[in-house]
Amino acid sequence: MPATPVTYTFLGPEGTFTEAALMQVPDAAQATRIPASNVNAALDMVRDGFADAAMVPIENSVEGGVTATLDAIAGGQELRIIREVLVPISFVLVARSGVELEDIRRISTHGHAWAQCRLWVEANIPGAEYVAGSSTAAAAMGLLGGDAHYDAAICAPIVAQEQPGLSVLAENIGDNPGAVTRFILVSRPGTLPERTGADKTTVVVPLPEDRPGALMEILDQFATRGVNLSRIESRPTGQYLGHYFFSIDADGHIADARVADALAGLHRISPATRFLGSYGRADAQSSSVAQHTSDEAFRAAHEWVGQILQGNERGLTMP
Ligand SMILES: O=C(O)C(=O)Cc1ccccc1
Repeated sequence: MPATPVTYTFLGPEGTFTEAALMQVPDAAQATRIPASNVNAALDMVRDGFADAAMVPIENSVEGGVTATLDAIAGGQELRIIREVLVPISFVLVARSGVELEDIRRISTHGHAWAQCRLWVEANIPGAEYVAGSSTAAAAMGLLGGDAHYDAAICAPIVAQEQPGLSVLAENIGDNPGAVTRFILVSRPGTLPERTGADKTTVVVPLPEDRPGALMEILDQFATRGVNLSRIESRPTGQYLGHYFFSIDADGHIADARVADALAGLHRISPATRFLGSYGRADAQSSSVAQHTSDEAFRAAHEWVGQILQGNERGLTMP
């Protein structure tokens, strides 16, 4: 990615939570921003060179991983995560002006928004049917088209504020008031973001087949090097039943010796392991590092082995 990206794309249209995440990126307000209709379209714009970076949702504190994103970055032309952004989420229920709560039978929104408002809907609009939407804002804007096959949408408060044709029927309808969604900024492979000391590394590890204990071996690469994991999810590769990959977030940067060593171990176990990036943590919280897994401990250990091998070359070993 160029030092100053000129074009960003994001899961649109305007008014999505993903756009709110993009606006947290310092230069986004001045840059060209192109809404994409789904996560795959956004990532393909980056792969094909039509955008320098894409903002997409990856994980929610209530609903877990955004599978569309996990799957899209695990395969295809390689991409790199260069930044993460956290956005606190609050939902409103909107309808065309004049529509009342008791008129509502069908509600559209993004799948993750629906999952986070399910209890509120059950309690307040029992029996309401869900109509899948590509995003919260797309669902809300669809109400204004006239031919919507649903009566209301769940979206961010900003959408209703900017659309006079929509009225808010209920606010703060999320079942978990503290819900936070994590978004990632994805670019083509290039220079890695610098180590900050509070970093995260994301990898995709296909599970080797017919190898008892393979998952244990994968986890062991991190455990023995004192690398903490903050997310691990299994996803089917889609090739055939029972074939899975693991999507993993680990604390630290590939420039940290313990992380580099763990990744090298993963590559030995599963050579198709994909490195998806090392980038600064949004909360800037660094994790503690035990002395024996510090960069200095790795350097000293390599030097020790090196000295033994050098001595051997000079014929200094015992017969
Ligand atoms: O649809 C949106 O507005 C998005 O940005 C995706 C999403 C949906 C629900 C919670 C967080 C992100």
